[in-house]
Amino acid sequence: MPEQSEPKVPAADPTPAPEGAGAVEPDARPRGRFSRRRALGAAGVGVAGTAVGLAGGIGVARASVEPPAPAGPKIYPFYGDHQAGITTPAQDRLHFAAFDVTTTDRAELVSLLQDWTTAAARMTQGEGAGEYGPTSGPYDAPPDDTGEAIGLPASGLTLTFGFGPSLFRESGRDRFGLAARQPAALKRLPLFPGDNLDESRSDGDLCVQACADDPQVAVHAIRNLARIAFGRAAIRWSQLGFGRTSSTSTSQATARNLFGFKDGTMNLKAEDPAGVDAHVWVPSGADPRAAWLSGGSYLVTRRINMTIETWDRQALSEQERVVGRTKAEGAPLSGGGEFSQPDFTMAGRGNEPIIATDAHVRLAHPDNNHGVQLLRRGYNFVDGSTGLGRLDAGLFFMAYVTDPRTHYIPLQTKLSRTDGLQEYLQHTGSALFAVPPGAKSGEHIGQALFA
Ligand SMILES: C=CC1=C(C)c2cc3[nH]c(cc4nc(cc5[nH]c(cc1n2)c(C)c5CCC(=O)O)C(CCC(=O)O)=C4C)c(C)c3C=C
Ligand SMILES: [Fe+2]
Repeated sequence: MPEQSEPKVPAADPTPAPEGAGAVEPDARPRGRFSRRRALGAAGVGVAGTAVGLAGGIGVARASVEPPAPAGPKIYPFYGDHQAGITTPAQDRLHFAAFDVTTTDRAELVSLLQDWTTAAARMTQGEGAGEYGPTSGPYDAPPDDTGEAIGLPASGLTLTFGFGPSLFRESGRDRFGLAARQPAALKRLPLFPGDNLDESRSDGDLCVQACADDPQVAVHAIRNLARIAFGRAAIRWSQLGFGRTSSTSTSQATARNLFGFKDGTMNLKAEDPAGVDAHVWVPSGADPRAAWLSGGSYLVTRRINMTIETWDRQALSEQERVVGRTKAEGAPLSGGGEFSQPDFTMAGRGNEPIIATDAHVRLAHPDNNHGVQLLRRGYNFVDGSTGLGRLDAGLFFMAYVTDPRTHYIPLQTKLSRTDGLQEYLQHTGSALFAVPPGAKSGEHIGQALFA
């Protein structure tokens, strides 16, 4: 069955009614359970109603643009053949976190994955991270949910988990008895020409991608998973993102990156299952050491700083030349509309190719890369500004691929050497993760790896 991408309307809240305090000691009394869904029973309708109203209000000005996704009660199933958050229509917000595993005990690592699975299954359905919720449970213990999502709907939250190469082997050491099951393709990404990587923004043993239409919901999810991990894993680095730079469904309008260009036009889309099968999922039998990964994928993350101030001083003609598309519509410079195929043979003034030989879309197009396609799922980021008054901003590039050795590494090698866009970019973070298939109810994420 393909990954479930159809959102569903929340079911009636099955949480039992609040328990009475009775004669229990004040410090130990189980307090009334607080359910995010129940809070929404009254408030959720209002939230959704407001969002629709807002979208309608600005509809005239944004006539040709998809209105912002309402942060309504959109819920994606957590369990399934593939993890949610890959072909799921890209939500508007991201909080991505990479973790270092701090325990040396394999059983504790497994228990962490069990606990994360339980909490993720709850939070993606609009429930609190734990069974009591933020304002219930023993009064003398920390709450099992941090509380900042009280009253907020699920907002299309998806949580997608991955394993980095260092989980399997670190400095040659088999940390958790997993080395024999490390996929051959799961190695640290090589250093590409022009990379200026910050180690403290790169790699990691585990990763969690939280995507939602409300930033507070995404941040709440990562915060609670980090809290649950205490003593077993700790955040190594994390990245916030906004304004998805890729559409992953034909139902979505193409968003813009911080260079002001439509980004994601030619992305792989969920409505192309043959393309997704060929380029995203790891087929069974792909790697005899890593049967546990079939139905999963590989996730490449690259924090790419964009020199916004330099870009903003370039003529429109130069900006379009470097990308190979028009800024207004996102159409190839060879003509047609946004979704027209570029004609790389068409000559322009002085018999020069109309789409320059170093234009980004020429170099990245599948026809010029042995048919290779990526499922891009990146986000814009602005992490404040530098001491020189420049924006610390760019694109947090994420791509899901069937094999990084055939799908990302050769393409990035080529782009880093010849892409005209490269002059305006600096890659500052890099990581690769193996993303296991989805869990079935009763299983934990990555269970087959530990079987
Ligand atoms: C290694 C892969 C890629 C990196 C890194 C990358 C960075 C990057 N891209 C843009 C802006 C655009 N990219 C566009 C298309 C496009 N980009 C890649 C790959 C990488 N981009 C591919 C495979 C494609 C599709 C090519 C095609 O099939 O024609 C576009 C055009 C619109 C679109 O199709 O998405 C833009 C614009 C930036 C700003 C950037 C780094 C910050
Ligand atoms: Fe690109």
